[in-house]
Amino acid sequence: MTSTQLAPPDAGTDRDAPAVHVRGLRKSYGGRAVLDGLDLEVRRGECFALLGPNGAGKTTTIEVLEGVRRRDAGSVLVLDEDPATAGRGWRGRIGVVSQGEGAAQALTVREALDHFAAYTATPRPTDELLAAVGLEEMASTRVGRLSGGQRRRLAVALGVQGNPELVFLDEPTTGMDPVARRQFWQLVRDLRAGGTTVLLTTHYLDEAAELADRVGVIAGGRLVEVAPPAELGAALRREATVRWREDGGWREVRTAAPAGVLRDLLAATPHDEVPGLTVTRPGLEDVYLALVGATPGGELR
Ligand SMILES: Nc1ncnc2c1ncn2[C@@H]1O[C@H](COP(=O)(O)OP(=O)(O)OP(=O)(O)O)[C@@H](O)[C@H]1O
Repeated sequence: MTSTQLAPPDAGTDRDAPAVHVRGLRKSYGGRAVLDGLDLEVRRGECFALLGPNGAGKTTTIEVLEGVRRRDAGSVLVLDEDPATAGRGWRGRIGVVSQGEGAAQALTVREALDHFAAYTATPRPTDELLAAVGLEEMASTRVGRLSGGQRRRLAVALGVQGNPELVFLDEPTTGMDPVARRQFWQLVRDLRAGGTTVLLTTHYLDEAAELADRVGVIAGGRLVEVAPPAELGAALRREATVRWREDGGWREVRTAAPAGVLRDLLAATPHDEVPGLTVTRPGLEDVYLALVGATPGGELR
């Protein structure tokens, strides 16, 4: 995939208003609340990543924002319109890459792109799209014969075909190999550099850290924290763990001031040698697990 600069999206109606504005979003399935008063704001031009465990409600949220799922309560504005009532003009301003399998299995990749271009007001040229998602060599292959990761790439190409102002990417890199993931990341960076707002869901914390300006974590039906990836869980991150061996076992101290602990430790140790000494701070994964209430072993607290 090349890092083709993508055409800037059309100017929106109000450039200062957030691209997505959600207050008090509620959604239940069969009496069970999945979204329980979710607030969310995505700024124009940013890449926002929604994180959360399986079943947290990420897809439900995205589908409500896309206007394909009804909400029970709450206010939702996407590009200044309510997706529940917005018309075709609005639909043309958003791009959707969902988790589902695409149609058009019997068409070749190029035919599929040409076919859907006919429904798009100002489609990006098919060759440009093929290059952007690294599918040039598969252009003549039938969609039904693509691998799972290649299908995801095609889905991404279709999602950005109409130069959307805002693109929704629901677990876009699931099933992609590491090379394809990195190509996809470049595509997202290009989109963002061209002014497109990106809202993506992912289970890959490295992906969120790599791409997102801000990350939001859904748990218990709400957004429990929103921050740039490096600042997520700031309070949790302040605490370091100092660990060393002593008397045949491991000792561990959690502290916001590891330098002081080290000074005391070294002062009490002959020859300045502390066996097995490490100082670690929680990474994004530790913070995420703490926020969603799970232990590193996987079980919920
Ligand atoms: N159409 C539906 N009918 C009934 N329950 C549903 C429906 N769609 C989703 N759910 C349930 O709602 C909850 C949230 O699902 P959702 O797909 O929004 O979560 P998610 O965060 O996207 O999960 P994942 O990470 O596994 O994709 C799950 O428990 C799911 O089983």
